[in-house]
Amino acid sequence: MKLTLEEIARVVGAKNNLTELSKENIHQIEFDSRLIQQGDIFLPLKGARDGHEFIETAFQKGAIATFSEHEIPQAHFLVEDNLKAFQKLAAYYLEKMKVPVIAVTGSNGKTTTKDMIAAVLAQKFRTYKTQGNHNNEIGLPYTILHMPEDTEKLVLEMGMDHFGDIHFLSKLAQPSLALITLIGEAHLEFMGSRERIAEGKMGIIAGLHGELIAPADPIINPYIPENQKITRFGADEDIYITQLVEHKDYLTFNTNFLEKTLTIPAPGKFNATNAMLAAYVGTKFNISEKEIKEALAHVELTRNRTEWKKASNGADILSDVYNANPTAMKLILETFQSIPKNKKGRKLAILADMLELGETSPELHADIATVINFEKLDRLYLYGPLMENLYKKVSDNPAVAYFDKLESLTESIKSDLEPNDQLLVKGSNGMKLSSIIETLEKE
Ligand SMILES: N#Cc1c(NC(=O)c2cc(S(=O)(=O)N3CCOCC3)c(Cl)cc2Cl)sc2c1CCN(Cc1ccc(O)cc1)C2
Repeated sequence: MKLTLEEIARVVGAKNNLTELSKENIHQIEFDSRLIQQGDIFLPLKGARDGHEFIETAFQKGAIATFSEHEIPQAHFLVEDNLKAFQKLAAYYLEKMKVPVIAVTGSNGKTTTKDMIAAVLAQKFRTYKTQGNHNNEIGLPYTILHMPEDTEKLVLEMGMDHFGDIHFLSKLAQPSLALITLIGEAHLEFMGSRERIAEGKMGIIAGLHGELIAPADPIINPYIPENQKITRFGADEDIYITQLVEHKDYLTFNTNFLEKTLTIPAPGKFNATNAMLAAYVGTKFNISEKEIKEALAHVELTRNRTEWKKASNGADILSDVYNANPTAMKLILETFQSIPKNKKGRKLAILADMLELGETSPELHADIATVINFEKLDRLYLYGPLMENLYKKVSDNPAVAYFDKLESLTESIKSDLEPNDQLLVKGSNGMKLSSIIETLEKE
């Protein structure tokens, strides 16, 4: 990436006197030490463990410097707060590279809409987009700092874990165009009320330099500034869908702003709306109807997003198949436990092995015990040889069961899950948990 050690030290205000700093460009900045390559900078973050514990490992893997909040023998940028320094560097880099940002937020569909917008823009521009669920205060700056040097358009997804997150991310990214896909159901976002969710998502205008594209939903109206350029979507609004025809695994639709019929390789009216938004963004960047149609017809959709799904018996399933690392597992478990239960419903969680965590893996699995709250969680299903380390710490609780086979786990959850329950499913892709979700979703 186009950043030198000397430049980084200056931008983040490193407090130590870094004498001989090379003016060579660094390779990348990583917070997961497993990803460190020769020439990288390590960013220790306070996740499930304090990242400072892994500085030595990072240098063994080729890191040439690290951020650090205290003096250490290795080459380091001494700063008050590693994450704040990282975020400041990302904002600087975005400004330096002068890459226009399209920002997307919303309760559902933001990942699909981000993917579709990127596919449309890629017809004309070198486009980079948020990978996986890197949409928060760590993931968004990570995305900015990982964009290829020749990027011409950057499509950033903005997630809201807590009220105010979107405002912060928008100030950091300074988008030239912003979209809100929809304002969801309060209880599944645990934001108190739909008004609160709307106010939080409207934080996206904090750093916005151009147009906002938002749903017709009047709940956002109190948060629209007088002079804000805004396009509303929905029936009889500024932009809308006409002639939607759903087929088994694709659909066609028209819009009030394009002549051609569009096709996307996925059913669901919500996907048509997401595609319409992407088509509209395409017209804002003078991409032809033909190119928009072509891009949407072959868009690759990110499967298995971290979103709520429904079991065939009506239970809510939160499947988070991203980032199988100790921090992500702790974060999603804390979030899941803090969401109010459905009326007359219970909270169940399936936690499976996190793979490739190195020699500290047994302790990292046992560590998850620190965030399990059996006053909130009614059932805990542990699956995989590494999760046996956690099982040994919590097995005296009758709510816990351990499984070493996917089949017996699937049978057990299938017979236990009740219509008003909420189920969390988290673990490495290699544990094939998606097969459990498919089983539960099947009629
Ligand atoms: N704690 C912790 C660890 C990791 N945490 C993270 O990568 C991490 C992930 C997340 S996240 O939740 O996955 N995420 C990041 C991107 O945006 C969306 C949210 C966050 Cl928010 C913060 C951190 Cl610090 S990665 C990792 C550990 C601890 C063990 N590490 C491997 C290792 C094992 C043994 C060694 O000797 C050295 C390294 C890998």
